[in-house]
Amino acid sequence: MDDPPVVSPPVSSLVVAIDGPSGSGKSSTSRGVAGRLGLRYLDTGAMFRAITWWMLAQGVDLTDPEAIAAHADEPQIESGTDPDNPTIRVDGADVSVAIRSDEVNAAVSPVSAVPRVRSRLLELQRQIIGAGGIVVEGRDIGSVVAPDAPVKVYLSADAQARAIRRAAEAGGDVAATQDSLLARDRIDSGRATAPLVLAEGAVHIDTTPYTLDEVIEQVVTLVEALEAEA
Ligand SMILES: Nc1ncnc2c1ncn2[C@@H]1O[C@H](COP(=O)(O)OP(=O)(O)O)[C@@H](O)[C@H]1O
Ligand SMILES: Nc1ccn([C@H]2C[C@H](O)[C@@H](COP(=O)(O)OP(=O)(O)O)O2)c(=O)n1
Repeated sequence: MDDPPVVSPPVSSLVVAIDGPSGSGKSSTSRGVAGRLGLRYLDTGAMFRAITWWMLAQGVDLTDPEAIAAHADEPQIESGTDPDNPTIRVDGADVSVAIRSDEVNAAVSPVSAVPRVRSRLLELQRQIIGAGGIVVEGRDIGSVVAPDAPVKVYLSADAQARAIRRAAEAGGDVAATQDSLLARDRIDSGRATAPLVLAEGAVHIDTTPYTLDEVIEQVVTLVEALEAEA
């Protein structure tokens, strides 16, 4: 008798796009949603931080967009997509701690505004997204990277709440943290290429009054509603 055909479990092609400003809860919500739904997870902010870290280490003049563009293709950037253990490597080195420094915080938005940096990382991001099965977070996921994503979420929170969350996580003064994230917000929302916007079709969740678990639940409910429709 012939062996029964091997049936592979269905691989979800779902893409969940999560955008929002710094400290709105993108990373923690995205990891939680990916874990609950068995999806992969991509932190695109970590990719921009990684390229910025490399440019700082190489002594590239970050006041000169042409110098940034000229070096944008050089570092090799690898993102691990396990939501329980997301990783980020530059030229083989683990930079997951180094990319969260004050120096990178201060330099990442100007570097991210350079179109050549964005087009380089866009290509990598689309390769990783591939056939889907992933929660992707950043600033331009629903608008540029994955505009056809069936679930798009825009997270926000009051600036003070965001600063309190960030200072509690990383240590440091709440007022200085708020100044730093508002400075980044201005550049990320004001740049010409792929600014942070509420993407067409995105559901806006103001996370200020909700716990992290409540926000994860709201996003999982959106995904389940979509699957029930299908
Ligand atoms: N809804 C929430 N309520 C309270 N704290 C939250 C909430 N969402 C996230 N946090 C916490 O706020 C901090 C910043 O969240 P994070 O997910 O890193 O934001 P982002 O990726 O948007 O910068 C983390 O310490 C996280 O645990
Ligand atoms: N898709 C993305 C993701 C991040 N960026 C840029 C702009 C952000 O200020 C930096 C860092 O992003 P990251 O998500 O790590 O920032 P936070 O953790 O929210 O503070 O990268 C971007 O331009 N486009």
